[in-house]
Amino acid sequence: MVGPARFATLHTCFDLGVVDALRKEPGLTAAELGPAVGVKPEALEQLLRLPVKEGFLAQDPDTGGYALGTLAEVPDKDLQRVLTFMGMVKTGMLRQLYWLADSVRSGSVVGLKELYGFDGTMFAAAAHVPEVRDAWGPLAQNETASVYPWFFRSFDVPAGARVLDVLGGPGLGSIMTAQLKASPGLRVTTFDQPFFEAECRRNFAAQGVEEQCDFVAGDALRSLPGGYDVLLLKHFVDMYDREDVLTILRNCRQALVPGGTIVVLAPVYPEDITDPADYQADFFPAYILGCVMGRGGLQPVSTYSSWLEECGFEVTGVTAKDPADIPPDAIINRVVITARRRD
Ligand SMILES: C[S@@+](CC[C@H](N)C(=O)[O-])C[C@H]1O[C@@H](n2cnc3c(N)ncnc32)[C@H](O)[C@@H]1O
Repeated sequence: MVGPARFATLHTCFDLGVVDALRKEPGLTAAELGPAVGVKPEALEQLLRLPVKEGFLAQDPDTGGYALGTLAEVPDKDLQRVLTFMGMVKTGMLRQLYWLADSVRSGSVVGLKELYGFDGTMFAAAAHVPEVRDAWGPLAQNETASVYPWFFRSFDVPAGARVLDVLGGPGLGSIMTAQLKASPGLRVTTFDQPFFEAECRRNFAAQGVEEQCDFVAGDALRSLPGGYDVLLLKHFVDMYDREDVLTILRNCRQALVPGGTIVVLAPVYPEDITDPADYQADFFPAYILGCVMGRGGLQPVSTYSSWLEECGFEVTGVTAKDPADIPPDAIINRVVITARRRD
């Protein structure tokens, strides 16, 4: 019950500039800090009860002055990462979730319609609505920076292979494949909707990989181009319901040469959903149904594996991130599943 109230209070302390002000000048009382951040001292005292209770801030019992508590120990890059996530939660989740029941009923993101008049997914909204793009873009960049290096270490691409990045958006997956898996004759294709083509080709040229990379437009639910050795499916199998995932996986099988490899990067539920240390069920149902897609959702590895088997693949590996490389604030738990096309 107290989650949203705690979130709003703590985020507001950052929003108002209280944390920055105390970092610059520790020991300020509410009477001094209030005018510095443009807030009535009495209201500020109320807001600061929670961060003092939690130890994020410390209050001197004699002077009443405030200083950073445990927040002083958080490295700036960790704090910025957490604040980026909190910014997305504030802008991209809290208000949309008012319509969660309507979104679940209708299978569409009703919050995006109500707030922005936008009929579509959050990914499409990010291309058209600046507020959505500004909230989600930096988060996506942070996530990509932390995930892609690990992802690309998790599988091999044979020399001279043909690689298809399925639903590859503006081309980053193809660019990184060309750069990190370089070999003579390697060719990488981004497959996505036609409106990504111009941006994608611009990105290839800017990174100097336009010779190795190409773009093909289409609808993955209908068919994919064929003749590939490796297919990358990054961050989207959780965006579809079962039947659509199976359709895409069958299309993927057709797109691969016999013995070819499919590499799936996805967040997953733990096999034991009651695991108290895992937060996927706390976050993703509301996020995906109410804020991003209005449909779809995560599955455990065992379900993705059985779907792959059902669609003509043999699962060859499942890689999880080393726990030592996962920051304590991380919610999302991803795996890489590799599978071979059975002939
Ligand atoms: C979640 S993003 C994919 C993320 C991307 N693979 C990555 O690693 O960052 C969804 C992408 O899927 C594309 N998309 C959604 N449905 C599609 C379909 N039926 N056919 C082709 N592309 C589709 C969207 O245009 C968007 O670029």
